[in-house]
Amino acid sequence: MKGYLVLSTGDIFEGDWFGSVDDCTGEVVFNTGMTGYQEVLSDPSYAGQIITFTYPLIGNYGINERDYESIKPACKALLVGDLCRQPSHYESGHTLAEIAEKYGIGGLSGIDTRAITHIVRTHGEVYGLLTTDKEKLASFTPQPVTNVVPGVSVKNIEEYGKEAKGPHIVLIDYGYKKSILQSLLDGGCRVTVVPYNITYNQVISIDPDGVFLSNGPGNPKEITPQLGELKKIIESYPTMGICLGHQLISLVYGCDTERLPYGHRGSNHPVKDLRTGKVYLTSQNHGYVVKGDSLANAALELTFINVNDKSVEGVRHKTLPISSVQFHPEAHAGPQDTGYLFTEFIQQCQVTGEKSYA
Ligand SMILES: NC(=O)CC[C@H](N)C(=O)O
Repeated sequence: MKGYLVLSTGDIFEGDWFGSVDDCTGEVVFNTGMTGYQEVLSDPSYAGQIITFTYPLIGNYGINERDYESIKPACKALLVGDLCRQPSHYESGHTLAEIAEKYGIGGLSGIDTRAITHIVRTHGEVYGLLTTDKEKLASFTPQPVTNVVPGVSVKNIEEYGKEAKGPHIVLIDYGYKKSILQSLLDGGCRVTVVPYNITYNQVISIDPDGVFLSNGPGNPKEITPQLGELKKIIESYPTMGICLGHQLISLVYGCDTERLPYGHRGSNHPVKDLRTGKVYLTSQNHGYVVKGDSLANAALELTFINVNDKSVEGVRHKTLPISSVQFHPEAHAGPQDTGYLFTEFIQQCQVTGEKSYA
C-alpha cells in the first residue's frame, strides 16, 4: 500500500506503508545510528515524534525480547529507506513491521530519508503527517507536540532490586529508559521509580541514599511547575541527571535551555570530559540544550562539552553532589564508554553515609 508524508515545509514524500494504518502526526527528527533501531523506537524520549533513520537498511536483525527500552514504544512513526522484512538474527522474534503494527506505530519505507534529513537540518523544527489518503495532504496543519511527560511517566511507585546491598536510589521518571534502571541495578542499587510530579515530602518518606533524574520527551520548560519541589529534593541527596534530567537540574539553578538548530540523535556524538581532557563517543537523543552562556553566574559549572558544536554536555554543582549529563552513559543504542559516570554516582551515594544533606 502506498503512503504519504507531508511536512510542515510543504514537502511531500510517497513511500510504502507499514505498521499501523491510522494517520499520525508528530515532530520529524532524524537518528544517525547504524544500529539500534529497536532501542531507539522504544526510547520514551521519542514520544510524539516521527523518527527518520539515516542508515539505509533498517530491520535486518529483527526485533528481540531483550532490547526494548520501554514496555510500550511512544514514538509516532518510523521513516526508513530500505525496510528489511526477512531479518536474520538468532534472537529475533519479530520483524520491525510486525512490531510497528502491534504498537500502533506508523511507517513509510522506500522514501528518500537523506532528503528528509536535509530538510530537518535546514529548518530545525519540522512537523509531519503520515497518511494513506492523498486527499488529506493539502489540509495538514502542523501542531507542536506538547505535554508528553505525563503520558510516559509511571503513575505509581515501582520497586526494583529490593534485596540489593547497595545504595537505595529514587529514579524520578520523566520517561526513563530501561537501561538507566539496569545500570543502577548492575551497580548493586535498589531502585524506586517514582512519577515525575513526586513531592519533596514523598521522597523524604522513601528515605533514599541518592536521587536520579531520568531522560524524557519534550521541552524541559514544560516541567517548570515541578522545579520548586525538585530543588528541595536534589539538594537533599547526591543527585545525577541524564538528558531531560540534566536540563531540569540546569533550570533549577536559573540556567536557560533552547532548541538546538537540529537535534543530536545517534550513537557516535563526541563529548569531552573537561576534568581529564578525554573525548568519549556517546549515545545521544535531544532536541533541546542548556545555553552555555547561561552558566556564567550559576551555581553549576561545565563538565562536558560537545566536540562538534561545543554545546553544553554536562554540568555539576559547585558545592553540592549534584551532576548531570546531556548524553546517555547508559548507552543502548550506542557505546558504553561513559558508563563510569554511574560508578562515580553510586560511589558518591555510598561514601556519603548520611541519608540527607538537609
Ligand atoms: N532524551 C531526552 O531526555 C531528551 C530531552 C529533551 N526532551 C530534548 O529533546 O532535549
